[in-house]
Amino acid sequence: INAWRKRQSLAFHRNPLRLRRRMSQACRDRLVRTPTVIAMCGLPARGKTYISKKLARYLHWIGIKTKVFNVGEYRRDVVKSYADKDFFDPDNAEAVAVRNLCAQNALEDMCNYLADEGEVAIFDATNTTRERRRVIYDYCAHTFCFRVFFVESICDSVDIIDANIREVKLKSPDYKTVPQDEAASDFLSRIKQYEKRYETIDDKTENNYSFIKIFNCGERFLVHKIGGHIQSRVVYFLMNIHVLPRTIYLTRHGESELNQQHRIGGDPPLSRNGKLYAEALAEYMDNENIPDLIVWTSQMQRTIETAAKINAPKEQWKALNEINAGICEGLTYVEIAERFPDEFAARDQSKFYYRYPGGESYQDLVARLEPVIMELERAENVLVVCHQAVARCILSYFLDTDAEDLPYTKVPLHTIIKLTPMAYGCTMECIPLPIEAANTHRDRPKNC
Ligand SMILES: O=c1[nH]cnc2c1c(-c1ccc(Br)cc1)cn2-c1ccccc1
Ligand SMILES: O=P(O)(O)OC[C@H]1O[C@](O)(CO)[C@@H](O)[C@@H]1O
Repeated sequence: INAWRKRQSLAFHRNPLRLRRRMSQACRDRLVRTPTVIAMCGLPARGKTYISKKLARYLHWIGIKTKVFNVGEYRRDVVKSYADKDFFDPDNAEAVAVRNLCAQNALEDMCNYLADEGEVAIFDATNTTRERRRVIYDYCAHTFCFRVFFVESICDSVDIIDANIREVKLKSPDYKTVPQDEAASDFLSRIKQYEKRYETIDDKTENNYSFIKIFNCGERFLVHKIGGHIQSRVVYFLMNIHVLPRTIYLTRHGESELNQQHRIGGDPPLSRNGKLYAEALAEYMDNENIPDLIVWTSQMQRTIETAAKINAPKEQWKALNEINAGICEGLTYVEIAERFPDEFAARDQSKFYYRYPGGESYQDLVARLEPVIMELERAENVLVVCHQAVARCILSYFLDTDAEDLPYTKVPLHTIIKLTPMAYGCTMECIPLPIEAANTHRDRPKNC
């Protein structure tokens, strides 16, 4: 980075006018982690918004400030009521002007976000012409010196496009007062309007760009000139997701003997009630009759014991072990407050970032759980039997919870959480089983 800084300062002094014009204030101030613009490309109903939202949720979860800018939402702000597909006719000069204005507004808001605080911005638009992509590249890379990474989704599977239109497009505000079949045909003709002018990213004439072309929901990829750490994480993530319908079950272990004593940590066995929960859980999962279910546990005996009776293959993950409370392991919260009052107060001040002496923070937990989340994205039907802090982190990935609120999420014992990925997010159903258990939840104190 020092060599880069030296080169920048040399170039700056050698030809201040040229560089000064190019290197906006944002760039000068942010010499370390250059912000990245991820610009989506592709015809309507190719999953651009799906990718944008999912990618933003993943980057936000690993701690990267990310925001999606959807041009369709800007257009709906300007054009209050959507007329019909003619609005997207490339020969409709007035509509073209409105659409370009909306795209420009979104582009400016996006670059201001990155200039102020953001690390990654996702530009969710069709960007289906070479000219449009050049405008984006010149504005973001030359004026703001941000990295630009194009993500094009190419899909000619009628079934998937049809599923996309049914699941998300017909629910869009554009069609809220239109009968479904009329909306579907209007949308299909909207796609045809775009097809007239569609220019796929051309790795000959646009070979200076960094981009990834995704074919048919990730069946095939073409990756070109990855630039930087963020882009390689994005490519890795996109190569691990899928749209196959499946269910993820999440539960804590049954009540343990230390839970009964309100003590944290340790590697205790299940209490009598905890054993009853293990049996009830096995029965519940049998009744769910899930094809090819696999069960993941931590390497602590309370989760292994909880899963033992379930009729499915088991896998143990050290990464699923409970947060390490360091010097506070085995204590009650009352004892911690008595013996380590400063530590206890500090934890409540910033529970996500606070690290126990000799132990971990929630931020450490998210980092050690990233491979579990990546494997969960690849997997199909999984039951994860884990712990209170671990479950909060996993749940926050699916529900896009902020770091501030994550450590206070309620995840009671003896409760099965059923997560079903839907169009742009996932639904959550909580099923408490009727077996007594200690309450291990500590609310955020009033004054924090
Ligand atoms: O390539 C598509 N073409 C049409 N639709 C699509 C996709 C993808 C998609 C794209 C890339 C990757 Br890596 C994974 C999935 C998701 N979807 C989608 C389907 C239904 C509802 C919402 C989104
Ligand atoms: O972050 P919190 O609210 O202290 O919860 C995490 C604690 O929950 C437990 O899993 C059960 O009390 C402990 O082992 C762990 O330290």
